Amino acid sequence: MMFWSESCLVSALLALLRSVLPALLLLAVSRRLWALRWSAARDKTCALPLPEGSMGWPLIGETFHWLFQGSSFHISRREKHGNVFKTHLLGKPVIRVTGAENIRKILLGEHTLVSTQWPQSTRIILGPNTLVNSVGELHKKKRKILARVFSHAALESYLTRLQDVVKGEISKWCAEAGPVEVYAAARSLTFRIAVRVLLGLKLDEQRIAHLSKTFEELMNNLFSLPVDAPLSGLRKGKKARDVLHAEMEIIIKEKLKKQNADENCDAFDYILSAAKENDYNLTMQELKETAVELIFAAHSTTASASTSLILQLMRHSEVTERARAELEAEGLIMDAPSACCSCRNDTSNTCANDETENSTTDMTRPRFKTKALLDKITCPDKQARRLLINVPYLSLQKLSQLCYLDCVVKELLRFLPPVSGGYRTVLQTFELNGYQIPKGWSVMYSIRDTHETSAAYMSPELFNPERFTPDQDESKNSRFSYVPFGGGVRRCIGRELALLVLKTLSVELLATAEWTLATKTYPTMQTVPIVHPVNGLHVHFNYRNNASGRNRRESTHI
Ligand code: HEM
Repeated sequence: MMFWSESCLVSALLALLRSVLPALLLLAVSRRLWALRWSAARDKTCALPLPEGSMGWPLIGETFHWLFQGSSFHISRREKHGNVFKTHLLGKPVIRVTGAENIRKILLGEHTLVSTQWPQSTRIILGPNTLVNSVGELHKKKRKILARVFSHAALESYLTRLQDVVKGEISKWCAEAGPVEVYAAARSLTFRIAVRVLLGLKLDEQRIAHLSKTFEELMNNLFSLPVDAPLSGLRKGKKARDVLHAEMEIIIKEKLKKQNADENCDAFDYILSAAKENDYNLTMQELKETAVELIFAAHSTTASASTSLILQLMRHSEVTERARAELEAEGLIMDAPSACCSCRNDTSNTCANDETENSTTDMTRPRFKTKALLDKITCPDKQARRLLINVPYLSLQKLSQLCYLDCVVKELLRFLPPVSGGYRTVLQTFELNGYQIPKGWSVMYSIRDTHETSAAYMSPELFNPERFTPDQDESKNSRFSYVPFGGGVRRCIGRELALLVLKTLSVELLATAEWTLATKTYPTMQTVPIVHPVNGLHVHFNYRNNASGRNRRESTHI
């Protein structure tokens, strides 16, 4: 009986092997043929070999490994094959490049060796008139016009509005009874900044919510299969884009009617006046596409960095304390009596949505518009009440004096760069690190890996703002070892605005708020499509109580 069942098992296994073996053999042969197909695709006019690496499985390449392994996909391959390796992702042969010297050649080779390459769905949804989709002379011209939006004068003119939006959002976080999901809150903050500061719009909550939802729909479908069918990602993205364009058209028409040559208040004003000066006739389509492009480029990147900022400040209390000490030394933290702690948390009394009309750089101006509003505060100590709400307004000059904060923000963008790299198409075969990079292939330059592996940094795995102090700036001798904003002619045009947002948020948070992690452990970080904590990061915020050193949550527990 036993013998019979054993022989049954063996024959069943043999039968299984007989049926599976041909399939396995076929897979192995097809994988080998696929590898040979790509070896044969090398540029025969160049004697150099292709980089090391695997092209994965026929058609799908290593796409699934890449999607499921996240950042460890690149790390494991880099460790195995070196700083320049080949792979096959999303239907295209790709060469991934790490290291300051290697990425330098790519970033400086724009328009000659390589050309920027966004996925087809992104190009279709954003439109042909955007900066990211333009090349050569047109790109140069458009950059010149858009640069005006981020000039020193423009940034100075945005600062008061920007600070008001930041204050308003922080007061909502502090008023929240439970924990705040920081990544979602940061996305809301940066969307409001884009609408209020870049587009100059003062919208009611309902309209902001509608626009923000439509915009999220566009973002969610920006990287989808290029199939324009009902219910497809591309179709949904295009629909959201059309709704946003219709809204923008109304706003732009209003602006064009009112435009006063001497008055620049928002990005539209700066674009229109720069275009006029450069004899560039901007069409309505170009203006609409540019407005959506700016929100797209600013929104997720800055939200990612803002979330990482809160995470790092929370993890490194010594950095928080040092940054606070600098704010105190610069007169940006005003000590407030503890008696006012409760009324600070009462958002009905704060000007959470106070959109200051008469922009002013008066550093001592109270936070409330009118005396009537001020009188509504329930705090019995009128003098203390005035001190509490008297948070100073910032200026670019004041911010430039905050040297330690500058190091914190720089290190933040080195340690957790929001964008992990950029894609290019190779225009002509060139040499890199002893390998050929063949014409027609894609190249991805890596920001995160370059920061993590650069010899320029001592212990790059540590978060250490001091590595950027002016006398020991570790990146100063190796320009391309610090590239959170890319480099060359495609370098981030909104860099200065992004830094301004991060510094304003830092000052407001450090001066007015305290925070505690609402979960037992810190979340891990996800890198695709942009760096963010997997659970969004749950945090309790409270207003700071400078005099007693205790926050409201602690005092209510006593
Ligand atoms: C922390 C925030 C930000 C980060 C980390 C960031 C990062 C980057 C990077 C790495 C690139 C180059 C991509 C490539 O090489 O393909 C880029 C390009 C760009 N960024 Fe940013 N960015 C940020 C904020 C902003 C803001 C606030 C704006 C505008 C309001 C903006 C507008 C743009 C535009 C328009 C481009 C395309 C430039 C071109 O093609 O010439 N970015 N950004």
